[in-house]
Amino acid sequence: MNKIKVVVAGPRGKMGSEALRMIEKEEELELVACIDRNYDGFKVQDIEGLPPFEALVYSDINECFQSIDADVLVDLTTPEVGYQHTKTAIQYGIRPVVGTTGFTKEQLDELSDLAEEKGIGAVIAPNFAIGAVLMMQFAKWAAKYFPDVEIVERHHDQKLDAPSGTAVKTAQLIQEVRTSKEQGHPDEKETLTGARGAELDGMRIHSMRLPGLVAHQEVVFGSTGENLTIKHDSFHRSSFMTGVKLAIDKVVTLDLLVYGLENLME
Ligand SMILES: NC(=O)C1=CN([C@@H]2O[C@H](COP(=O)(O)OP(=O)(O)OC[C@H]3O[C@@H](n4cnc5c(N)ncnc54)[C@H](O)[C@@H]3O)[C@@H](O)[C@H]2O)C=CC1
Ligand SMILES: O=C(O)C1=N[C@H](C(=O)O)C[C@H](O)C1
Repeated sequence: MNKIKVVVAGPRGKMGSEALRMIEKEEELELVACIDRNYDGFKVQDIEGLPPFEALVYSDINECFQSIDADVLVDLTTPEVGYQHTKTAIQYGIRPVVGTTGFTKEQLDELSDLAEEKGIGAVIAPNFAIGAVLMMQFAKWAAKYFPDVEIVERHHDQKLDAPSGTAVKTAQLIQEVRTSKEQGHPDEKETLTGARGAELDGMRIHSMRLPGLVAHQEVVFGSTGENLTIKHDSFHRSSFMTGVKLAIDKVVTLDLLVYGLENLME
């Protein structure tokens, strides 16, 4: 069996370390290297708390891709670093699977164009939890009948980007089926800036950051005499690993960039 050779960027992070534990259990995957700001030249097994892989750690992504033979880069870092890594991977013909959130629309468009130009598969998924993907799809369906909607996302207080990638993706999916409209009273005024949350095409997005949380979202629809709430909770980062594995399996068969795990689920 030919194993899929994987590089993980961000191995010491909350998601990256979970991805290493997933790869350790999957027979069809082989960890060939990691990319980390520190520990250049170390073996993964020499970093405290990480699984016993012999694969080397590189601080320089170019050096990594020039030194090893890899099929897939799994990026779980920070918005700016993740964007640069994704671009570099496509240029080297290594297929990126990107969980990192916070990319702008312009960055996504640029990466998509680059993948198409090079004929390289790529997956960028703001949420790898199957339940979260279903929540977004259910919300898209509901929005056909309930155009008034607000999104409330709650995350741990170490998160860098707000709103979450999932909340933005949910709003974009709803936007595909909902006639654009401003919500709330036409004359409403915020007496405290930000009280009504962020705004995307008239939809409001509210972001909470608290210790103890992992990743949670409610999509709340309002209509005459009724409300519908679609809710998803990730209580542990293992919830994202089924999706990361699915994306790795699928990306090696793709020749363009796919944005959103729903496009890979039958
Ligand atoms: N798509 C999904 O299902 C999920 C996506 N995420 C996203 O994944 C990303 C990572 O999240 P967490 O693991 O919670 O964050 P974290 O802060 O625990 O980990 C980020 C890691 O990136 C590393 N890093 C920063 N700059 C680097 C560089 N230049 N080279 C290599 N590594 C570098 C840091 O050292 C850190 O270990 C975030 O953007 C988050 O929003 C998080 C959970 C689920
Ligand atoms: O930072 C996180 O933790 C998460 N980020 C992703 C997002 O921004 O949507 C996915 C999930 O919500 C966890």
